[in-house]
Amino acid sequence: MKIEQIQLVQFRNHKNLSYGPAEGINLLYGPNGSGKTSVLEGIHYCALTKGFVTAYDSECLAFGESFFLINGRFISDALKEDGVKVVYSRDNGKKLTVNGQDLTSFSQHIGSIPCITFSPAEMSVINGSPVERRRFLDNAICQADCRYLQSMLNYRRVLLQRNALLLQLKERVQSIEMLNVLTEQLSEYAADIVFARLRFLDEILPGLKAILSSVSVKEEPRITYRSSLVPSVYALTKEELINYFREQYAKKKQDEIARGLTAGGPHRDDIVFFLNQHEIKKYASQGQQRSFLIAMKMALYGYFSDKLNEKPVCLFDDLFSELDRSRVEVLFALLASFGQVFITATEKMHGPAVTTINIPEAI
Ligand SMILES: Nc1ncnc2c1ncn2[C@@H]1O[C@H](COP(=O)(O)OP(=O)(O)OP(=O)(O)O)[C@@H](O)[C@H]1O
Repeated sequence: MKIEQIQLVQFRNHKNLSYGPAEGINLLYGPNGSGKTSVLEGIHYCALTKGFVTAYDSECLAFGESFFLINGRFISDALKEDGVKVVYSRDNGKKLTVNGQDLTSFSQHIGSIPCITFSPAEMSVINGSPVERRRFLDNAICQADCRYLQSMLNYRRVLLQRNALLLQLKERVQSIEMLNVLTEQLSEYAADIVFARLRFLDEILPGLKAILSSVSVKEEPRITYRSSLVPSVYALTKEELINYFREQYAKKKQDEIARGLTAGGPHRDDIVFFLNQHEIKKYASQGQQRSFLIAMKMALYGYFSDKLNEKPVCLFDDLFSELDRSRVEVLFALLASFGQVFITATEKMHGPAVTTINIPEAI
């Protein structure tokens, strides 16, 4: 995937920026607040219809303006051209147009422009709450597998229905039969999600090991999956997983009704990262944690390339801060073999296959 051109109009601090990125590594440099991250954010909107730094569309609307517009021209590895336009206004919400066609369901577009991000705020994947780690898993798998996105949407819908029903049962205003139907559906979607997450972790591990060893991390990485309901999810078939969920929900039925809430499931699960036998969140240094997350993000590159037959776009915000010089050099060398990579930095830096662009001058 290659971005030929990106235009940002009234998007954060950019009034009207047009930029034609180079192949390989694009190093966007400039002082703090010049708008480097905003360029990455704009590209991310074209790929995933939302930001990766800002939580709400309205936060990206330039102060005092009524709408923002992002225009992107992308060429896939199969030489298919995609024109993506995102327009947002407070009054009319967000509109996504791909190749001149308005898309009513944004989920249709997910995966068309595979994209990997890194930002210092994403360190919460390592040291934050389980919700951050689930978001990491789900964002990655959704881009590579549209069936996973559908399972997630189905699971969320049934979970909401089931929680509402459990509350009604608690207040004795509903019969139990409907609960059995929803439990059956929830067990199937839950098994789909957990199964896909386990496969994903399995598939990125070799890439993660290779990248960590090239940045001189000698310890062996490991990622374990902690299910909130099933004691051990490993080595189970999908059918066995469904059965486990059925059994667990049956066991906890009375408790669920008393609390008016589903007992657990993939929406409560977590993953744990280790170097050798030591949990990273508890024992690794800041630099080691950062290297681990960067390596995981870089391992996604191989994962997406294999699954989608398409080189993902990498949006790496402030990638090199806190890393020593030798790690920076190794990362530059590794990234030189990637497709299009965008890195922000406050200083101009040089490396193989690097094109530098000064963001204040580009405005
Ligand atoms: N909605 C908005 N309207 C106008 N300006 C905004 C908006 N949101 C953020 N900004 C400003 O845009 C500027 C650029 O932010 P951005 O995060 O892109 O900078 P940066 O170059 O990545 O900075 P740093 O090197 O500090 O990470 C900041 O000064 C920020 O305050």
